[in-house]
Amino acid sequence: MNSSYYESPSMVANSPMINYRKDAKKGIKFTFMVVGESGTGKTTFINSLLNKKVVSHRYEKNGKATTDTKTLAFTSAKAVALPNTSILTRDEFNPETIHEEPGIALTETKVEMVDDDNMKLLLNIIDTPGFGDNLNNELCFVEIENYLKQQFDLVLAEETRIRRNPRFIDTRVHALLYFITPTGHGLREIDIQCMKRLSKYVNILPVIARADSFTAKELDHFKEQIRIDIEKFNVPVFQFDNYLNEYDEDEDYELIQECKFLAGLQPFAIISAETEYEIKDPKTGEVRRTKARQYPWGLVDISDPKISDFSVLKSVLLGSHLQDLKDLTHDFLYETYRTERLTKVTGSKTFETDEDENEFHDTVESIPEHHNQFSANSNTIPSLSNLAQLTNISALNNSVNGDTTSTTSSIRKSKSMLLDEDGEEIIDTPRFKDTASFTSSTSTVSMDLSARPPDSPQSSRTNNSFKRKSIGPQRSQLRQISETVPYVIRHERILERQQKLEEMEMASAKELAHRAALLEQKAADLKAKEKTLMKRLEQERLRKQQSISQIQEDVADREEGENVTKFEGLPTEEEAHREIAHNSTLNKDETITDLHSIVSQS
Ligand SMILES: Nc1nc2c(ncn2[C@@H]2O[C@H](COP(=O)(O)OP(=O)(O)OP(=O)(O)O)[C@@H](O)[C@H]2O)c(=O)[nH]1
Repeated sequence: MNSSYYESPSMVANSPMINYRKDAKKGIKFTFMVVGESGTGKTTFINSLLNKKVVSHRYEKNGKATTDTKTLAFTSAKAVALPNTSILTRDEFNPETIHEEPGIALTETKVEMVDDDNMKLLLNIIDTPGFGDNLNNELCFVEIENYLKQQFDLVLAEETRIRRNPRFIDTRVHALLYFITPTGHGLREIDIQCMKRLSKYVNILPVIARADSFTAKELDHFKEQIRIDIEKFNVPVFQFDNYLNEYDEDEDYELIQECKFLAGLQPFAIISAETEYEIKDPKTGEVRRTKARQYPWGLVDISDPKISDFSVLKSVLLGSHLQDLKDLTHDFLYETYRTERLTKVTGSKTFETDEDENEFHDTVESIPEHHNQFSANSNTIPSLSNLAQLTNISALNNSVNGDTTSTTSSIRKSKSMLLDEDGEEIIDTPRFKDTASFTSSTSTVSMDLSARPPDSPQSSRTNNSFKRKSIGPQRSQLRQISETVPYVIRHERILERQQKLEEMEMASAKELAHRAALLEQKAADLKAKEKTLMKRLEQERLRKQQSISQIQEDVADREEGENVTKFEGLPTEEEAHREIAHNSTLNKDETITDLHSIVSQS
């Protein structure tokens, strides 16, 4: 593993790369999602990353997590959460329901971190238990995709509202860590499908989980296989070296080296652990406490850059690239989504007169070639709706007015107009000096024209030039859009939800009907069984009765027969009496003779 950039774990910990924004008073909000099959080490990674037990393992019955985890959504193939089948309740073995598919849940854990400089980082972690556990994982893709889309829709609806909600909270996901199962054989279909589908809405960072399952050579080979698959199947993962041409070779030398190093390291191969051990440095003899995995043959230090990219990933995610991930989410992924969505909502033709359209196209055609870099560089080409064109023109105006940076750089130098609960900007001011603002002009155009502070020289310049070139004729249309879009989006969402509910209802009804039919069948079977039993009992009873009467008859017959024979051999009453009388009148001589004979014999 290449460790030239991150020479030692301590260097990583104190690296200048961990560069939280000093001007964020309320703390930096950052949302990331972990997706991967069960047992790939997502929970262990989260706990290692935050240095405390924030999430319990699924196999722990009474895990002592320090933070509450909220379930945002749960869906199963049957749409009916049966006892002990749901991914959330499946902790006891139940042979009757164990064959049911577990479905997928989306859970949210909020964690607050404070760095050495007292900077607050408000992390929102979305886990996806159940991913990959179903026979048909389409359900998982749809659920995650819908969630990501919904967060974009919420922002879009908020942006396009005339009166903004000062308490609005941006819940868009800025990064998705995709945990690749350590098979050693490159990406599988589920990995490719998932990453491709979700990359439209979130920055994807592929991660090789449980990297200690490989030898160094095997790991290199696995990484190479994954890179080949990413290229071959055109999987749009986050690119660390995408903007290298924007940097000054001399001035930004370190930054360029860092980006090149990270690009070469991807996909990150991580080892995670939750237990801390004391490890002695063999060279210096210094003892330090670190998270490690204890095996019978020794300790594996997860922050050792020679064997694990854990520290690098931590530093990228919570430090050096945190703002980039946020910017890219807003400026590129969200913008693309927004353009497509608005095109769908408003239709591609909103010009009132042909003159307006001609004027508009004249302006668009004059866009210099380098301006299209945005679409050329992107994986998803933004749709050229008139609204998108309007926004592009504003960026063009910036360049016309002296800003010679390319659109990509103006994207990176963007600033959001979204406000948080306290009226603060939701998207932090980027670390670059803000000159021309692609996004702010976009926001202004598509939404609320009065939202930009009137006294800002930057905004007035953009506004004026924009007005001069294109806004004038379309002002009423834009207002119409800003009035209509939130309602259309809300309406669409209601329809979507309604459809989903109807689908669930239908599935539930089907399932219930199926169960009712089964129960009815069982009841009918039982009744039939009861009937045959009763019949058999009756027959048995009859048979018994018959045999009893037969026996009785036999007994009676026998008794009768016996009586006849008895009486035949027996003397009559008179004879009996006579015999008794005879016996009682035995002669004395007879008795003596007898006694004599006995004595003579002896
Ligand atoms: N060898 C090795 N094992 C790991 C690593 N990370 C986690 N594990 C182990 O893998 C098992 C599963 O880890 P979890 O963190 O619960 O996996 P998960 O992806 O959250 O699983 P679900 O909650 O079921 O989705 C546990 O026994 C961990 O100790 C690693 O880097 N290397």
